[in-house]
Amino acid sequence: MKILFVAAEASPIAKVGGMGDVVGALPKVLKKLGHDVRIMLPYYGFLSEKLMIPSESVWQANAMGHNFDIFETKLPDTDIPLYLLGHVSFSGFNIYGGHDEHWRFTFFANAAAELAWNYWTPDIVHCHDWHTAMIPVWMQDSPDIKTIFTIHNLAYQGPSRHALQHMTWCPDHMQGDNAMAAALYSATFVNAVSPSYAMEIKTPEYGERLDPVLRHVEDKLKGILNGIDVDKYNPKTDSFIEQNFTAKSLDKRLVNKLKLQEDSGLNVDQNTFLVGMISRLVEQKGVDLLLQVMDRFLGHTSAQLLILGTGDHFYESKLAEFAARYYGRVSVQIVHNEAISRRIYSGIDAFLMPSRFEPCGISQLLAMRYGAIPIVRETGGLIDTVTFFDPNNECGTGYCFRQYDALDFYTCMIRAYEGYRFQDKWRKLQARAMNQDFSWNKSAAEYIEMYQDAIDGII
Ligand SMILES: Nc1ncnc2c1ncn2[C@@H]1O[C@H](COP(=O)(O)OP(=O)(O)O[C@H]2O[C@H](CO)[C@@H](O)[C@H](O)[C@H]2O)[C@@H](O)[C@H]1O
Repeated sequence: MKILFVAAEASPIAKVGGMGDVVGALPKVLKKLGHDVRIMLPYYGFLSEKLMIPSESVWQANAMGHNFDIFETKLPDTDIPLYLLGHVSFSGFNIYGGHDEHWRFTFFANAAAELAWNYWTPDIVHCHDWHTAMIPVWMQDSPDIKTIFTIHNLAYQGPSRHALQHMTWCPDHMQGDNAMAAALYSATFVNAVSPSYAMEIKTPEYGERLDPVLRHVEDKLKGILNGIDVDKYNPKTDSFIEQNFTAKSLDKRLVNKLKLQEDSGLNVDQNTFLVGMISRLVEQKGVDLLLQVMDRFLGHTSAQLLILGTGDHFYESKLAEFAARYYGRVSVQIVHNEAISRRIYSGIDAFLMPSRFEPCGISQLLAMRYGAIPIVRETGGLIDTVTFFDPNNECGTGYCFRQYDALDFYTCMIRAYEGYRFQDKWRKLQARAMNQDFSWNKSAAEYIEMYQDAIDGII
């Protein structure tokens, strides 16, 4: 099969969050299985520092009245062709934001459609989030090209229909009030990144006002769980971390904890329960719940908290205040840094993810892979990936709470804090979490089946 991935992010060259992980990992697995997979991204201003990109473009065309260039290179350490859309609107150093964001990505989607029609024609265009949402609308006029629209973040829906009509060409058959809604109607298949979230988004509570549309298209709506790149994220071989280890040599992991405490300005103490969070600091991730319980948790325990994230200024500054107040016990790093994130996963005891909603979540998978026990709210993909730890029957992989409520979260954190005192059981819990299979193998097979059904017209 010929598959074109179109997205705003792809790890390791352009990543803000989990969508980058998916677009950087899934194509590699599909390629190994024999498919011709290619990726298209905008040519961001920062990419020339991260990649070898030929100065000559391979193709030029026009979309929305603007000329653009296509540069071709490879996704690092792979054989996967990477097409970069060269246009001045993407020459900045940020992936998202800016006054022209809607225009910029609508232009990107338009250019991707031109590429699929006139330069490299795939069987499937696999579109990710609102930035690519108009592609399925336009591809309805090309019955030989099928489209998959993957929802990573339903909250951001792109430009309204009215704005789209001013910016670009909206065919008469276009349905929906904005770009995301239009993609849900037009794509051959739509998928959410976990089975539980695929169910939840059909309800008003989680549907971000698109639940009526999602119920309308439910026959073609699937839930396919994200995986992680288990070669890249492997505590046995990861060169970013201080000490490599496996589920069988968990003793060695302590070196990472002590080094992490030292590097983060925390009191160095192997017995202290060290809890971490690595996240975009936005409402989705439950940062407000954390802010509500921090004083109580730090007051009633001897635990330490380590937070790595960027996002809303309000959350950043509130967390920084805590770091100043609890010097030596709370460390907050407001940066986006892959190397630091891996050192944190490999050294913390437990990982916080009290999300308000969670389409799948990659972070809790990485945490488990590196032996950090997840403390999660039972929502979306967190339900599908973290199982309730039962110390009596020695099963389960993490600590879970259901209600989006500070007291429930606090109680769950205390349960983990108490659980940590029983080191034998904790070690077994860590080994169980590390031994879960979070590779892409199973989910890649599900994607291939969906692509094939799209081609065969089976819904
Ligand atoms: N400051 C920082 N420095 C370094 N790394 C950082 C970082 N902040 C976050 N990260 C990394 O970014 C990724 C976050 O991925 P998640 O899937 O957990 O959430 P996100 O909401 O971004 O993704 C959305 O898309 C994905 C993919 O489908 C869904 O899993 C998820 O539920 C959905 O919300 C992880 O790899 C994490 O380590």
